[in-house]
Amino acid sequence: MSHAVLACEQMAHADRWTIENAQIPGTTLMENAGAAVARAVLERFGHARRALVLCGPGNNGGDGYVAARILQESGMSVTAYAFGTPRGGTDAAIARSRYSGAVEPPEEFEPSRDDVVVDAIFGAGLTRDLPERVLVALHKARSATCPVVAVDLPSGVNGDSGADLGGALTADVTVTFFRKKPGHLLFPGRQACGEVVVADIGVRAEALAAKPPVIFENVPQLWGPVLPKPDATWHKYSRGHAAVFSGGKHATGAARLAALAAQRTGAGAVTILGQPDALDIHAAHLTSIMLRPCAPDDSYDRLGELKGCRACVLGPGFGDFTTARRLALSILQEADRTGLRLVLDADGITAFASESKALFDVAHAVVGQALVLTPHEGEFGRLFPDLAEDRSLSKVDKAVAAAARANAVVLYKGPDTVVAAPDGRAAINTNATSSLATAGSGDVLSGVIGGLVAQGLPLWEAACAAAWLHGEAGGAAGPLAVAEDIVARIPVAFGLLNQGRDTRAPWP
Ligand SMILES: NC(=O)C1=CN([C@@H]2O[C@H](COP(=O)(O)OP(=O)(O)OC[C@H]3O[C@@H](n4cnc5c(N)ncnc54)[C@H](OP(=O)(O)O)[C@@H]3O)[C@@H](O)[C@H]2O)[C@@H](O)CC1
Ligand SMILES: [K+]
Repeated sequence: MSHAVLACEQMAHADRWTIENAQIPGTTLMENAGAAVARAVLERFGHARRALVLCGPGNNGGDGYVAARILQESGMSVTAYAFGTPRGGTDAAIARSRYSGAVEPPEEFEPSRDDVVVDAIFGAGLTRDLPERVLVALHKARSATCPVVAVDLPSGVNGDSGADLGGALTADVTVTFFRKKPGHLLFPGRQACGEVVVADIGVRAEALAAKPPVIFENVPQLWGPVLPKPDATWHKYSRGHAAVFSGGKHATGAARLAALAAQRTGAGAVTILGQPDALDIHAAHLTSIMLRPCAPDDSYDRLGELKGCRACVLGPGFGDFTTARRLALSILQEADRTGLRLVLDADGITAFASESKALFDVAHAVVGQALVLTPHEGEFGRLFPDLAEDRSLSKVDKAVAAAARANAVVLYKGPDTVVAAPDGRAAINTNATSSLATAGSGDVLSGVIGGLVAQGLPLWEAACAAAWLHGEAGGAAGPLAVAEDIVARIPVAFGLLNQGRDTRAPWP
């Protein structure tokens, strides 16, 4: 699966497996890697005055020496700069020996804006902060404002976490091999990488068979096959019924956005539950969404009266933490009997800030899973303070640990939203734009999840699909979008799925 994302250790395993089992020498893989880098340079920056290739002591540097040789053979003026010497007998040493052009010490590196810099100092093997002479060279390249092509990763970016250990260049293009790594998709790494080109260097996909990848880029292939297929025999309740709990009369907008988003996502019926004075406000705004009055202490009973209801959204604008806790716990305690699934967002999450164990305990008591949590960074820290503070964990690690702890699908929001399942699967979303950074955007997202869960999607797939649809809808709504515009563009996002009909589920 080309959308699988490999940890650096898995990538190293795939390299080794290919070398040992497919009898492809490491030098061949490195030749292919260096050739892919040279191709990227020539295609984009072949007009540059010089190619200045910064080569580290490991295999990343080896790729650099191969690229330097091929660029020179193609007629470019090339200088390599050696940041350390490859150990004798290594593939990198062989690559170094095959390059016959100039190799200078780092101090000689003086780029100008007409040059192209190839950053091949460190890749997957980066283990510690960058040495001073590397920082100096990267600073010179940044000051020269010349184009940069990074080999595997910009040096200084951690391939597993995307963390910048300090000083990494922002590349125009990053050429990586076989599959992307988390560091290409998680911020700040994603920003440092620029365009990411994934080159086939001969590493065999069978290398992954023994231990299939569990991290993915969030693409429609992951969940398209489980989207509902339109059926002429549908009626509104068989399409799925979603419920949204409203906040008080001065905080109704969030629930309305979630409800409208659930409806636009395809739920056949959507009901807002709330106190009568809040419903009066909703009634003035809504037409096709049903309204059901309830008091705080009978809200769970009223929910149970909704025909065919499979999903409810609790939290957007809700305000009342005590009722939120009682409702969430009741829904989960009865989930096996009712089949009801809970999307807990915003105030619904904050309500459990100092009582998360009660939530996690009832979620674990459910046979299967009934809970989706949608925290942004601050909310994540309220439910999982130890994970939030652990600097040794990547965003993917944190989301996966949180999902296991809570027995919930955790959609950890941000520009690089991660959707994790308790079984260890994680998808990194990559289509979010700044349009989504607007009030009410999160309410829309929780409604989209609720709408998909109401239609019977498994929770992880529903949350992944929702993150993608939300991203596309936001992009379609443009840079000055408000939350209502994002709701209105959800059908546009579904339309994009139809364009890839071969691999994605059909949609009307
Ligand atoms: N067959 C394959 O595997 C293929 C791999 N490929 C390529 O290999 C790359 C991974 O290669 P790699 O494992 O050699 O790691 P790499 O990033 O070159 O760094 C290791 C060297 O740097 C050193 N070092 C690290 N951090 C440092 C620091 N902060 N400051 C100073 N030194 C530091 C470290 O020293 P040590 O820690 O051992 O003392 C070691 O000498 C991968 O990104 C891809 O480009 C492709 O060719 C395809 C085939
Ligand atoms: K690099």
